[in-house]
Amino acid sequence: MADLLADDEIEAQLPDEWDRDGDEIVRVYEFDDYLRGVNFAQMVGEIAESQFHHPEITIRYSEVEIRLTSHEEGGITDADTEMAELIESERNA
Ligand SMILES: C[C@H](O)[C@H](O)[C@H]1CNC2=NC(N)=NC(=O)C2=N1
Repeated sequence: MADLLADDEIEAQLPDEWDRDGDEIVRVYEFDDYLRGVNFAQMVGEIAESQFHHPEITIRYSEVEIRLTSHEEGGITDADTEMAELIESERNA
């Protein structure tokens, strides 16, 4: 089990464009085309499976919201911030 991050650690490790919302970290990605958002969600799902760490993914008409928390630990851990970094890397690839 990973350790819960302290507030200052979360702030330090949170990638740009991501926000903290209680026990979750969140980012909304905007898309011009619905199916591009769907494809992005698929890519996030593949990363989640590779990391065995699964976000909440909400697909809307022109945006996709990603929410991450560590359910077993009951808050935000390195697994969440590392997953956010991986998503950012893939998004910007
Ligand atoms: C049994 C438990 O669901 C698994 O160990 C994994 C699966 N994916 C997970 N994803 C997230 N976000 N948090 C978890 O605690 C978690 N646990």
